[in-house]
Amino acid sequence: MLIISNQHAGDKSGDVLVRETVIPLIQRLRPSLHLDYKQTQGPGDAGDIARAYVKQSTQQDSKTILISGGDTTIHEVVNGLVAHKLEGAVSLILVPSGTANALYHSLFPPTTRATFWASLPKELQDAVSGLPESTREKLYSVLFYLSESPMRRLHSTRTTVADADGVSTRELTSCVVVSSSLHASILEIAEQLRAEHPGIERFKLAAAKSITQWSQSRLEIKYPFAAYNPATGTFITRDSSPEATPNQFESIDGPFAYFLTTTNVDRLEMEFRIAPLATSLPAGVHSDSEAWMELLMIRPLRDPSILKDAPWQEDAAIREQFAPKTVAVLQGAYQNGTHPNLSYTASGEVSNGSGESTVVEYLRVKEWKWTPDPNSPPAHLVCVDGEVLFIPIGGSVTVKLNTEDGQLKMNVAGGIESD
Ligand SMILES: Nc1ncnc2c1ncn2[C@@H]1O[C@H](COP(=O)(O)OP(=O)(O)OP(=O)(O)O)[C@@H](O)[C@H]1O
Repeated sequence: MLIISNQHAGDKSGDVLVRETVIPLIQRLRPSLHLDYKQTQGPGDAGDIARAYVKQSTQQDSKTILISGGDTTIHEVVNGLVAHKLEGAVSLILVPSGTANALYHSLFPPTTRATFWASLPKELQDAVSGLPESTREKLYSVLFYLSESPMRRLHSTRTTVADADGVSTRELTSCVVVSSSLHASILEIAEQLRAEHPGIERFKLAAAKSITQWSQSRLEIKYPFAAYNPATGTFITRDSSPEATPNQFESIDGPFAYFLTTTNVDRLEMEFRIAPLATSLPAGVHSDSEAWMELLMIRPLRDPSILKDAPWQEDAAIREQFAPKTVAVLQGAYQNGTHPNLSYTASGEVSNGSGESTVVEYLRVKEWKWTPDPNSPPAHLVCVDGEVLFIPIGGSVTVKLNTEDGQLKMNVAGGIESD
């Protein structure tokens, strides 16, 4: 087993946890297993370490990589392997040493932890029962692996950034989130706050700085996709365009106050459950053909109190007036994901009732394209699993769910259904 430890992730306590707790635990319970422990030396190193390990493994070797870090460290490992077509039959074990740890907390959400603990063999419970609760809750993926529970297939997406001539400038695989607009701005600003604020509070500080930014962009979503209807509590599939001439894509106009898609996760932090339907109304995550990206967007011009031709670019007061409605959605995510049901009253108040139009549009999609307006700087930011990219002026970004032959063929130790 390869152990990759990012000593720089989160509050920087992960490496001690790995050396003093994780390695002794695995050695005690699997004495014959060879452990190859490596610390990352800088950004991107996790991918190089993983690549060297898989390259020197034989086809018969079981390739297991324990990652101690956050989502960017996982992202680096996945992309380091994909870039050299080495990702086949690799299993990942996660130790959540990062700040947000979206994938880990989605695999082991707080509501399922008691059930998971109860399902563990007594030998494993005894092995960690002397540890503090705060340490034990970082060991669930390790315990999942040691209990030989069936691993979960990791779904993935392919992000391609293209310039004004349509030429690809960057390609990345992602397993957690691809976003633009507010979420990408938050990630960009939060990175600048890392030294001063090592914990998740830096995401809230960053949100306060960018909440009034809107992104002007054209979004195209490939058919078929599905849209959530809170009145019926179901997703309604749209197979083709309503126009007489069938289009492959539905075109959706901005501006956008929020735009994000997720894969494999229902939350981006332990308590920030932004895509709750991924687990409360699952599409069948265990079947490759049923994999979808969850797409959430807020388009402020759906608010009946904002005129369709409002001069929002010049008039900051319009965006400031709308900001509390975006905040209401983010608060809903912190309340176990109540926001998909928020809607506008006729006068534009946000309510929990069944108003005409929802504040968030919640879709399930397989492919989308985002073409920023050249005059909208925030629309040019794209966050791919925490890495922030810039779309060249006149360019676009396309994100496709990998299916069939394009599948990652990587597994992860975890996956308990949420409520
Ligand atoms: N030795 C190192 N020195 C400095 N930076 C490093 C080192 N090793 C890895 N990194 C970088 O640390 C950054 C943070 O890692 P990671 O994203 O895993 O943690 P995080 O940001 O705290 O958590 P999360 O992504 O879950 O919010 C990554 O950009 C990674 O490239």
